[in-house]
Amino acid sequence: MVFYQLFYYIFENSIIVRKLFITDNVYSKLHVQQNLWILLFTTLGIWYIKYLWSRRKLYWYSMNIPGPFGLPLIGSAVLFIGKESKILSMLQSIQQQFPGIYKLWMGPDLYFMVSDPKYIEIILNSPRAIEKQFYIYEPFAEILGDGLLTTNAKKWRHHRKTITPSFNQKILESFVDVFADKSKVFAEKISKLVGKKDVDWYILVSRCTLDTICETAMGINMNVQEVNECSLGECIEILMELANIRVFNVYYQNPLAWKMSKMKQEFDEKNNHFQNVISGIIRKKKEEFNLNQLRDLTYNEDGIKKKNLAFLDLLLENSDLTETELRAEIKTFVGAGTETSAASICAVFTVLGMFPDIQQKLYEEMVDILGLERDVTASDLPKMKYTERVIKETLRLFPVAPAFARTLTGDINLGDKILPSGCSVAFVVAYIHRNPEYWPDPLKFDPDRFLPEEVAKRHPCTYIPFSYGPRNCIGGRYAILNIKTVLATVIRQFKIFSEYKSIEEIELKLQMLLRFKDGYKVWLENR
Ligand code: HEM
Repeated sequence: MVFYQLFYYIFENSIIVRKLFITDNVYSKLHVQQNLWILLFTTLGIWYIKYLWSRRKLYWYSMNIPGPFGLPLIGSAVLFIGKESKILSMLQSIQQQFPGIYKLWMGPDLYFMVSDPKYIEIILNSPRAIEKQFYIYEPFAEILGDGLLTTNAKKWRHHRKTITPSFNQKILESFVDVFADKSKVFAEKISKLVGKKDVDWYILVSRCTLDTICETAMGINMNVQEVNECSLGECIEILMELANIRVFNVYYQNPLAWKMSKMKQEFDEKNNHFQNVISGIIRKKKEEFNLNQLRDLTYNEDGIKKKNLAFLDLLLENSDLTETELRAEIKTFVGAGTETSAASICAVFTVLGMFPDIQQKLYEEMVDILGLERDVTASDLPKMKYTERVIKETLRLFPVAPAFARTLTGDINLGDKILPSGCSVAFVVAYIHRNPEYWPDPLKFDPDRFLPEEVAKRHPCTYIPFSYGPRNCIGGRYAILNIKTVLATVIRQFKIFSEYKSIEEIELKLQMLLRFKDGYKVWLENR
């Protein structure tokens, strides 16, 4: 209100000057110019004061929370410019200076970087911390659509409620046959690579996880492990890589620079292909569903299930999602499930290769449960206790989703401080999982940290590979079952080796997914 009154006052003044201009030409011309400048600066000044005032809570509440040096306007972004490849180590060293929580101004955006588990629990359980951080997730939203991972809080609540029943234990167990079939194809593929050291494990494993997720999400056997040219797999890899560039490269964060780059063309091309593949499958499934063929296929005349239902079938049957919403959710499962599971499996292979005694123990557990030949079934998986501890310890040291962020839609009271509405809160999982305060000798690979009695001693938020609270990973249990099945199939046929000798040696690259900077350095021998 004040702003408009002032603006009106200045405008009125300039009319007076215009009147002067009619009476005394030269004198008035000067005055008109002067007044226009005053008008401009006053307007800008008022706009700026109004802007600062609207953000007063951000400044006020952040005053008591420490943080690194920042320049006016760009804030602490100056610390990261040109050091994109060292973001993780930079964040770790800042976190060591300011344990628990610190603030980071990135241009006009205020971030709180949180590592204290008691704060993490309060924040991630809060309904005010459901909204995602726009700048980080936007490039991924362009690929995955408005699905669970990227959508706004309002839509998310409805979708999560609708989709959660499709991830119940019974349904996940019904997928184990698919996990086992795809793992056998994978084992067959890698049997030709015994002894070879220059293998791109990530590509091979991600083809296996893509095959698995396509069949469990859409009920389609894409057979991507068998075809030499996997356009869908390549497409997803390139899209994720380009999205990472947009998030982490300061230059391409500028939408104009991105739009003018060649990468944008490639992005659009691959994105169209991804959309078309998924749309085609959904349309076909929907037609089948409308013709009631799906029920005929999946149930016999007594109504007994003949074939496992995929997530898409379940959503078609039980949800009110539109075709666009279904497409977004299926793309989200494929996008969020393929590379995360693949990177985790590659990391487990590496640690098994590095620690032969741990590999031997895991192998013995598998042979005890399954013998040497038998296929894995759903009832075998809960018995794999040691294997589960190995997977958990791997995800502690190599959390494939190494950081995530939320934007607060209301103030959150942490007890001794308040985080104001409008700020962003980020969690650098890779650091939290290596904090010596909660993880003694943090770089020691020790699966027994996950024995039930050890877990009971720790705060639950010292370990958050799948995030925490209502907006955690919906596919966490799916991922663990899948990884166990792959391990059961591979480890009984092959011995795994790695050139890495210690965890310290493994340099990490922080992107949306955590990568090993120099690859996995794994090779196999027959048992
Ligand atoms: C080891 C494998 C996996 C890891 C470490 C992992 C980790 C995570 C993390 C940390 C989040 C939260 C991200 C955020 O808040 O921004 C997340 C969200 C999500 N994940 Fe996973 N994930 C894995 C596998 C999967 C799989 C296999 C699926 C699908 C079958 C999946 C589907 C999703 C979805 C849909 C979300 C968004 C959930 C929501 O916002 O409600 N994830 N995941």
